Amino acid sequence: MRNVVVTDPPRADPGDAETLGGFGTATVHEALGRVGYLGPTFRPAWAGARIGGTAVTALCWPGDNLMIHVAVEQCRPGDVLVVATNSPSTDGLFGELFATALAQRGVRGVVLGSGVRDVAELREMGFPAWSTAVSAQGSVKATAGAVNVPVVLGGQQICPGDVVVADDDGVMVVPRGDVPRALTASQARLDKEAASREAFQRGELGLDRYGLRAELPGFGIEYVPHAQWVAEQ
Ligand SMILES: O=C([O-])CC(=O)C(=O)O
Ligand SMILES: [Mg+2]
Repeated sequence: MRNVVVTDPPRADPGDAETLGGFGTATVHEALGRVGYLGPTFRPAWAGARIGGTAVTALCWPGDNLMIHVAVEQCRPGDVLVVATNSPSTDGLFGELFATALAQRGVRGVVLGSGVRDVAELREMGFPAWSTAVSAQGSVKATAGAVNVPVVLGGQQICPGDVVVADDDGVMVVPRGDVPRALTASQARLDKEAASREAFQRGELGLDRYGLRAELPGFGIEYVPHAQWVAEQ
């Protein structure tokens, strides 16, 4: 691994990132073709946060948050700090002091493939954080790593400047080049869902709305009256 700090990478537009954040992870993930989701192990430290921002990445050694300190300086308004470790770790690399420093720089949140701590304080200050663990386990600042290199979290590659969308459903990444398509496809999906919501409120069934009823025979699904079902047992 090269110990490098890449400065000022090109970023997606922070306004576009905010718009995607507003759409939410499920919508954007579906709209792009069910890609980019980091999986269900990435959970929010507190419920209710919803963000979209541009990635600044930090690659740390397990139990060592030196490179988070280095990464903070590279963050600017509209960013989301994304922290990976180069082998699995649940240690609480990040807490309210880091959050204070990032909030001061206009950073919208943090995503860690390891642990956070100070959860009560993070909730109280309203700083959004997603991680694969909550752990009081402390860290050292002893080993060099990298900032703003591509990292992999939850099987997804996240490059600096990509858009990270996160909410109560988890975290997803939108590659920078896919942002225009994500915006258009997500809005189209929301419009479609709004029409479906209205139909379901009127009592229409998904079976009819989505043309599924006509397909049921093809699945070999039979409708059997209860009395017949009982008699056949
Ligand atoms: O300082 C640390 O190692 C992590 C932490 O608890 C904080 O940021 O408040
Ligand atoms: Mg702390």
